[in-house]
Amino acid sequence: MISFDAAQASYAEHVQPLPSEPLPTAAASGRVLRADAVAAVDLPRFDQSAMDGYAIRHQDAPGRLPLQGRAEAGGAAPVLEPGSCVRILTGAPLPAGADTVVPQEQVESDARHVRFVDGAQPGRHIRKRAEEVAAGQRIAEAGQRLSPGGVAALCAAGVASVEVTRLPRVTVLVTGDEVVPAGQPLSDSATPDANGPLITAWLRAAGVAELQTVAVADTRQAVDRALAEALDQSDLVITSGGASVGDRDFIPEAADAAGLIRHFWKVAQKPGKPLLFASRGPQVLLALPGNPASVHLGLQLHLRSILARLAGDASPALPWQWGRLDARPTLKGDRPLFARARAHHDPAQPPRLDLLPGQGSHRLGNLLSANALVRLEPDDTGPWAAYLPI
Ligand SMILES: Nc1nc2c(c(=O)[nH]1)N[C@H]1C(S)=C(S)[C@@H](COP(=O)(O)OP(=O)(O)OC[C@H]3O[C@@H](n4cnc5c(N)ncnc54)[C@H](O)[C@@H]3O)O[C@H]1N2
Ligand code: MOO
Repeated sequence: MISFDAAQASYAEHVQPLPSEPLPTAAASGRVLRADAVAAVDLPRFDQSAMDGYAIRHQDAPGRLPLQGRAEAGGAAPVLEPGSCVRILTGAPLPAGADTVVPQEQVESDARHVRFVDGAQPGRHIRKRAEEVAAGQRIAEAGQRLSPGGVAALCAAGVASVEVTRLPRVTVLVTGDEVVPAGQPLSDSATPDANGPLITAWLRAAGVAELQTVAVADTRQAVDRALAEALDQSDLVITSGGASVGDRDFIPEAADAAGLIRHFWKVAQKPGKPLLFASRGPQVLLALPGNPASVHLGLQLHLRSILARLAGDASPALPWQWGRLDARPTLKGDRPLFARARAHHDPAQPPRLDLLPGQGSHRLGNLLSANALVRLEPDDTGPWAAYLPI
C-alpha cells in the first residue's frame, strides 16, 4: 500500500503526454498547448481611437476647428489637415497628422465646426500600434491550458491555429454480474448501475469525446477479453469493480496478463483503497474499486491527475484550498479520509466546511449536496483542512 501523495508522484513518473495535433484556435478551449503561440499581428494593429470623438493636432486646441471628414472602425482614415478636425469612432484608425482624440462629451459641435473648450491632453485616447504585443512575440507557452479568455487573446493576436495535445481515447469497463444498466428490469438481487453513469458523465465534463462504456461479466475470461479489446482501442482504460481480493475480483490478474506493469495496487485512503494503477508503454489503466464513493474519489483525485499528465498540462497539481471545520471528527484507522462535504462561502470569512452524513463507501446520497472533498489526516488537529472543490 502506498500513500496518497506517493500515488500522485507515480502519475508524474509514469504517465506521458499524448501526441499533439493542430487545431483551429477557436476550437481549442480546454486544450493544452504543446508549442508556444506567437502573435501573428501587432496589437493594436494600427494607431487607433479609444473613444467616439474628434481627432486633432494637440497644438490646434483650444479653438473652433472646421470638421473635415470621418474615420470609422474598419475603414481608411482621411488625412488631418492642420487647423481642422476629423470625426472619429472607437477603434477607427487615427488620421495621419493627428496626435490626440477628444471625446465628444468634451466639445461643442454643429454640423460643420467643433469647439474644443479645454486644452486637450496630448496623445490622449489613442491606442498605439503594438503597445500590447508586437507581431512575432511569444504570447502563450507550451503546457498552458487554454481558457475561453485565452482562446480570445490568441484570436485577437491573429493566431488562427494552435498545436495542442490530442484528446485521450477512453474505454470504461463496468464489471459486476449484479450491476444492471439504468432502465432495465431489476431482479431482487440486482444493483442499478451508478458507476458507469458517474464515470461517463465525469469524463464528458472533463472534455473527453472518444468514450465507450462496456459492461463486463465477472469471469476471468470475460475480463481478459474486455481488457485486451479496450487496450487495442484506447489510450486510457478505466475499470469499475473487481479490483479487490474477492473470488471474482479479476482486474489485477487480468492487468498482469495483458502485459500491463503495476505501479501500485492499494492506496492509503478512505474510501477507495484497492485502487490499481498500471501502464503498458503509453497506455494507462486506472482500476477503481466498485463501491460508488470509491469510484467518485478515484475520479476526482486520481483520474484528474492522470488526465492532466496525459494532456501535458504544465500545472497538473490538484487545486486544493483551505477551509475551516466546525468540528474535526475522530478517524478510525490510520488512512486519511477524503470526506464529502458542503463548503459554505461567505465573502467575509474563509469557507466553512460541513462534513455530510453518510460517508460509507457504498453510499452516494450526499453527492446530491456535496461540493467539496475534505482531506482529513489522522494526525491533524485544529479547524483548518484542505479541500478540493468538486
Ligand atoms: N477481504 C477484503 N475485502 C474487501 C477489501 C479488502 O481489502 N479485503 N476491500 C474492500 C474495499 S475498501 C472495497 S472499496 C471493495 C472494493 O472491491 P471491488 O473493487 O472488488 O468491488 P466489487 O466487489 O466489485 O464491488 C463492491 C460494491 O460496489 C457495488 N458496485 C460495483 N459496481 C457497481 C456499479 N457499477 N454501480 C453501483 N454499485 C456497484 C457492488 O455491488 C458491491 O456492493 O472491497 C471491499 N472488500
Ligand atoms: O476503501 Mo473501500 O472504497 O472503503 O470501500
